[in-house]
Amino acid sequence: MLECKNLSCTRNNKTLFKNLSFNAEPQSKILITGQNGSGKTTLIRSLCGLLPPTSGNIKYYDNDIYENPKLYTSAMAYIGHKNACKDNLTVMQNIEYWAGVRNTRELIIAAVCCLQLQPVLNIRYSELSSGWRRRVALARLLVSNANIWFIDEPFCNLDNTAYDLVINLIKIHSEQNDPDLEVQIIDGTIIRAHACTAEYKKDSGAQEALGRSKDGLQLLLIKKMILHRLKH
Ligand SMILES: Nc1ncnc2c1ncn2[C@@H]1O[C@H](COP(=O)(O)OP(=O)(O)OP(=O)(O)O)[C@@H](O)[C@H]1O
Repeated sequence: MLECKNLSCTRNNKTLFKNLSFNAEPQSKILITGQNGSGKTTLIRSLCGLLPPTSGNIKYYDNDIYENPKLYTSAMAYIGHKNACKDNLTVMQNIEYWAGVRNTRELIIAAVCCLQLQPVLNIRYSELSSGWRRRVALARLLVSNANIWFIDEPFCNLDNTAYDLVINLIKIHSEQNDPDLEVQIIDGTIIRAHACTAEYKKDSGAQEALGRSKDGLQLLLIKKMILHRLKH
C-alpha cells in the first residue's frame, strides 16, 4: 500500500537517514524509534507528503505522493507535535470543524466516545490542560476516516487512562493481526527496518464506539519514545 524506496534526507549538511526502503501493507503498524534529533519527525513529515526527501520516492498504491498528492492527502491523517487545534473554539467545535473538512459528521460521536471527551466538550481549547489538548487532537484521527495514521509521539502528556484509550485505538485501527515493522534510526545515519511484535492491553469498550468507523481504518505509523510501554 505504501512503498518507500531509497529515502534519504539531509538537513543542515547532516544526513538524517540514507537509502531507507520499506513497504507498509494494510493493517501494519510501524514504530519509529531513535535518539533525540535523529530524524524521526523528519521521516514522518516526509512520509506525510510535507517534506520531500532529498532522494528516493514514496508511493501510495503506485502513485508518487509528491507528484500526485490529492488521493494521498485524503487517505491519511497526521498528528504532529503541535496539536493543530483552534484556540478560540470549544472542543466540540474543533471536532465539528474537522468532520466538516472530511465530510464525516457521522464519526463525531465515535471520536468523542473513544477519547472520552464528554467532560470537556463545551470548554474552549485554549483553557484545557496539555493532556486534554492532546486527547482532542487525537480525536482528529477518528473523524478523518483515514486509512493511514501518522502520530508523532502519541502518548505525550497523556495520563494512564488516556494512554489506554490510545492503545485501544491503535489496536482497533490495525486490527492487531500482523507483526509490527520497526524502523530504527541510530546515530542519525544507520537505519534498519525489521518486524517486531507489540503486545497490547485488553480493550475496554472502545471497539463498540468505533464500530461504524472501523472499515476505513488500516494502517498506522507512529513515532514513539517509549517503546517498552507497548511491549510490556
Ligand atoms: N525546520 C528545520 N530546519 C532545519 N533543520 C531542522 C528543522 N527541523 C529539524 N531540523 C533538524 O533535523 C534533525 C532531526 O530533527 P527531528 O525533529 O526529525 O528529530 P527527532 O528524531 O524527531 O527528534 P526528537 O526525538 O528530539 O523529537 C535535527 O538535527 C534538527 O535540528
